[in-house]
Parts: sequence; C-alpha cells; structure tokens
Amino acid sequence: MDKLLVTPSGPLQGTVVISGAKNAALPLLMASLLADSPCHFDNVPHLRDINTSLALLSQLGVVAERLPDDVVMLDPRQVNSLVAPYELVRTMRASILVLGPLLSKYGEATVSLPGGCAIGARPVNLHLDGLMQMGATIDVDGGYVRAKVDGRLKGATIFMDMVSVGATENLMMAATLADGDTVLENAAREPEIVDLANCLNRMGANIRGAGTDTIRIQGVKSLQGCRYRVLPDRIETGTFLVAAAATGGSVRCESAAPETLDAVLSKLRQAGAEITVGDDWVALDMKGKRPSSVNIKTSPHPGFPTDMQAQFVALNAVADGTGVVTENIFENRFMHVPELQRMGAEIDLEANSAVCNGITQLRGAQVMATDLRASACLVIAGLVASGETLIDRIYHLDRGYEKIEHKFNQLGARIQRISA
Ligand SMILES: CC(=O)N[C@H]1[C@@H](OP(=O)(O)OP(=O)(O)OC[C@H]2O[C@@H](n3ccc(=O)[nH]c3=O)[C@H](O)[C@@H]2O)O[C@H](CO)[C@@H](O)[C@@H]1O
Ligand SMILES: C=C(OP(=O)(O)O)C(=O)O
Repeated sequence: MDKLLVTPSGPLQGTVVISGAKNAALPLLMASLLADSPCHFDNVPHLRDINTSLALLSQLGVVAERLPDDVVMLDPRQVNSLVAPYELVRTMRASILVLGPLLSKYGEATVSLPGGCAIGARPVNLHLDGLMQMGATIDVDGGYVRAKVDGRLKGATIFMDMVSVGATENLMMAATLADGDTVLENAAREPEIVDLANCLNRMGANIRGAGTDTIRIQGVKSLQGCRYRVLPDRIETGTFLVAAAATGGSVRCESAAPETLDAVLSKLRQAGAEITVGDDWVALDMKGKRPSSVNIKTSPHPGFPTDMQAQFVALNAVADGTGVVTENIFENRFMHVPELQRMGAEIDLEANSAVCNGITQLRGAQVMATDLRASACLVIAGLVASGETLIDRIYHLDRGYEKIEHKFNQLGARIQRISA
C-alpha cells in the first residue's frame, strides 16, 4: 500500500493546473449509457474512480477508450449486460448512477447496493423511491437492487425530502428517456448537476431548471452521443488554495471555475487571504501571514461544501484563534480529527462540531488516511508541521486527486510517494 512522506516546505508558491472534476466526470461517463451513438468527453481526470467507472461501463458492454489529452471515448451501442456487480460497486459509491440510465433505456437493471462507507451510512432510498414513483418495480435482495419497468418509465413529480446530489443525478438521467414530464423538487443545485444537465441537453434531452431546486425534464424518445468538456474540479481547486493559505503562500490555480467556489473563497478571505479571480483562474496570496480561524457550517450548494470541510479543519489547526466547524451532511466525517490530534492539534469534538484552538505549529507524525478529503487534510497538516509526516492508506487520495504529490511539489512542497 502506497504512503506519502510529507516534509515541511515553507510557503507554497506558484501555479497549478486544475483537473476536470471527479464529481462531474463520474455521472457524465454513466450518462453515455443513455446514448445511441459514441460520446467523447474532454478534461477527464486520471483517477482511480474514473478507472473504476470505465471498468464498470466495459463490464456492461460499453466500448471505453482512454485517448490522449485527457479524452475518453465511450461507445454504448453494444451494451450486453444490465448488472453492476458488487466487486466494482463496493470500491466506488457513484456506481449506483448506472441504475437510472440502464433502467430508463433498457427497462431493467441489477446494481449492487453500495453499502455504507467511512463518512456515513449513505443510503440510496431517495434514488429508489424516485424510480418507483416513475413506475419501476424495485426489489432489494441479497445486497442487490433489482429494478424493472414494463415499457418506459413514466414522468412524475418527485419531491425529495433531503437534498441529494446522487439522487438528483440518477433521477434526472432516468427522466430523460421517460414517457412524459418529470419535475424534481428539492433538487440538489451543485455545479456538477448543471454540468450533467448541459451535457444531457447536448445529447438531445430537454432539461430546464438545473442549478435551481426545481428541475423539469420532458422525456424524449432517444439521445445521441456528443462531445462534452468536464467542469474543472472545485474541490481540488479549494484544496490547493487552503494549502496555500495554511502555509502563508501565494498560489494561482489555472483552468479553474471560480464561479463554483463562492462559499470557499468567502471563508478564505475571512481567514485573511487576498483572492483575485479571472474567468478561468483564481489566485490566493497570504502575504506570509498566519491565517485567522474561521467558523464553518457545511450545507448543500450554494452553502459551504462538505468536501472542503476537512481541509479547513487543517487550516484552523494552525490558525490564529478558535474556529468551529460544523458538519451537517455526513454523520461521521471527522475521522481526520484524531489524526490531527496525533500531530498536536487542539481540537475538541462536540456533537457534529470540531472546535479548534489554533496552535502555531503541528508536529509531524505517522497518520492514517481514512477517506478522500481526510487524506487531503493530512497532506495540508504535513506541510505546516515540524518534522516529517507519513500518511498511510493514500489509496483514498488517488480516488479523487490527480498526481497530487507532483502538483504540490510544483508549488515547492516536498512530498514523496513511497510505494510498497
Ligand atoms: C460522486 C459525488 O458526486 N459525490 C458527492 C455527492 O455524494 P452523494 O451524491 O453520495 O451525496 P448525497 O448528496 O446523496 O448525500 C447527502 C446526504 O443525503 C443522504 N442521502 C442521500 C441519498 C439518499 O438516497 N438518502 C439519503 O439519506 C446522505 O446519506 C447524505 O447524508 O455529494 C456529496 C454531498 O455534497 C459529496 O460529499 C460527494 O463528494
Ligand atoms: C465523498 C466524496 O466522494 P464520493 O461520493 O465519491 O465518496 C468526495 O469526493 O469527497
């Protein structure tokens, strides 16, 4: 199992090129199942989750090719299996996103239940309830969801009683080929939802309202493949900006989408950073200062993203003052806190809040990555610690950050991958 050895480096300085967003690319790849001809996606990041998605789509019979320049070609014309097996689904929860497209196009799908994961139970009841409201029969048996519909799914008005990114995506994809109109109420408003809707519309779908809490989809008879460029990764961008702020550095992120980062940029300004933005870049300059602590409450977009929570806990660990970070989306997303405590951080966990009294310097230690963003938090902590930090179980990191040590090292960090 690979590990990362992080050696303190001083303020990060320079320019980093942001990759396509994992959370936009995954549903886009799955959406190719709906098309009657090949799709080409540009700006697809090189990540473990993308490889898993390509393996899953190949297993279903999609011809999947990685081409040069971050392009992926998917030809769905010979789908010959409607089963997403446990072996693949268990390594990536987003596999559940094949359910809506397969059911909608082929009238049938069997998908392993993704099960819980480190950050929470993460049920899929909203996905299943919505599909049942569209006329599907669903049995959950032996750890598999078996879904069927006679003929086509039927358009329906579906109110989701929690805001769910994945359920909104699954139901939006299912509704594109349904008979009649679907209205998704209390829909998620994340930029990745808008990206998916834009791509589906380019494929011939009729979707309005993506980016608001009410999405209207008029079912169409068929969809065609298209060429589509994946949105830049706002969480990767935010991670580099927080690392720059924690180290007192100055970093410019290129090929980014600053308009997707309002809540994060606002907190970085509160922490004392000078932020400048252009159409496709964002720069942060801390001017060598120590950051000030910030209070954060995670919530669905346009609120503060849960996927940036752990990185800000690392920032607060070395900031001036006391910061309270409250996690409202996932019930178990503070596993980075005990690891930061091993590095000397003064953090108390009180219900769903981490109360952090910032200290001037953490101490390097051996720590364990427990999930994707917790791993990023530990990298940031390692950059501002005295001595070396050895981070174990970084396969989590490889799920969602492309060439992470390479990109950090371009900014002056000293991070070494130790392969087992
Ligand atoms: C691949 C991808 O895009 N992953 C993102 C997506 O995950 P994902 O789509 O899995 O997250 P959801 O938005 O669905 O989850 C939000 C909350 O709703 C709950 N819930 C969800 C579905 C359901 O059927 N029932 C239910 O109770 C979840 O347990 C969680 O507490 O959005 C999360 C919240 O922004 C991000 O952290 C993940 O990075
Ligand atoms: C939780 C995350 O991803 P996933 O939903 O793929 O587990 C994440 O990207 O932080």
